[in-house]
Amino acid sequence: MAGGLPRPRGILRAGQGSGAMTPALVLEDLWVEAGPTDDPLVLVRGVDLTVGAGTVVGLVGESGSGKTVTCMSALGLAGRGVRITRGSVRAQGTELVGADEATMRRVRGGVVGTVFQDPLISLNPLQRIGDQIAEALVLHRGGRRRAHRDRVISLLARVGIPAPEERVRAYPHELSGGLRQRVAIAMAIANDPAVLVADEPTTALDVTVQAQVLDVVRTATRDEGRAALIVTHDLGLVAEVADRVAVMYAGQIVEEGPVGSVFAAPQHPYTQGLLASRPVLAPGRRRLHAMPGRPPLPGAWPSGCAFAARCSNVDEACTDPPPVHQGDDGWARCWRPADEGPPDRTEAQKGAA
Ligand SMILES: Nc1ncnc2c1ncn2[C@@H]1O[C@H](COP(=O)(O)OP(=O)(O)OP(=O)(O)O)[C@@H](O)[C@H]1O
Repeated sequence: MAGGLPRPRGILRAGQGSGAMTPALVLEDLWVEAGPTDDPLVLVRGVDLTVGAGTVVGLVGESGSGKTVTCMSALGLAGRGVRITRGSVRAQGTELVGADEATMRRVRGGVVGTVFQDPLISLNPLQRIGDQIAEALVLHRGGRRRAHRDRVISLLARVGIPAPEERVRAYPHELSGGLRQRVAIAMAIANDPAVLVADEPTTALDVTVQAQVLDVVRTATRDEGRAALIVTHDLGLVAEVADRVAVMYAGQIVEEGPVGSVFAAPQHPYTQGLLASRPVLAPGRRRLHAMPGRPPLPGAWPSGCAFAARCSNVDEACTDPPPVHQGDDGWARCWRPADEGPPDRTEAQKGAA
């Protein structure tokens, strides 16, 4: 499916935080495909997302909804054959769609730091961790590796690596998973990027270590006033570190808004289902609500609302692409958002145009 879908208004305003600065990261009407160009598989369709300066946005959704493909293609890191076919990605005002490799290298690690689920993706197993962080500094700030030694040690200390003067000489395999992820975060923030993109930064870790690394993520983002886009399945992590949340389903963002209001009063039935299926340790609560059905795969998305087949609130309007229900500081892509009754279809379609 190509072409126009209803889009939220004022995406530059949403998530911009209090300052009137350039947003750290803006994805505007982003479409991503894979496979042969004459028979493409659409993976992401019309994603609009703004990460304001100093704002932390959590990107959530079930497995396969397109969270990773969205972030990786925005940063030019998606695999071969995955391509942006439409839209714009701006990091601190620099356009990345169609940018040359030199610009992408300057932006990645300079303006945007990245943290992946598996720290071994960003770390070279054959090089001491201190040298790797120093190299990231040399690449963006010049000078020799040795000249950055003090900063390397202070970065390791900042992410809570014990005895950083000694650990600086360690190889990645000599560290535990939690310490490796701390090193990956130190490397990602080495050049003081305006925005951090973290894909499931705590998922691969033991539960106790997850909490420690979450603290490091919180320090590197909220506490240091850095913007961040954090991809996660973990709604608890979003509640802990994010200011805003974007909910993704079948290659689209279906709801976006401040964490407090989205969690308290989700507008989209999918967001309601995700929140209801969250494990909560509460007295008397024994069973989890499981959302029926599974998300449709790329290539099998219906022309109307992709969530309709699983939605308990579905009606005949939902066979058409849903309009954007615009709130004061957020939006949902739904014919029947929680705040509204059944749609006046003519009015909604006018609003979607
Ligand atoms: N190179 C590719 N070619 C074809 N399909 C792909 C490619 N990369 C990803 N996909 C498909 O795109 C969809 C979205 O994948 P993605 O990894 O972005 O999902 P996700 O929401 O991040 O899921 P998870 O939470 O499991 O990481 C999936 O159906 C995946 O199989």
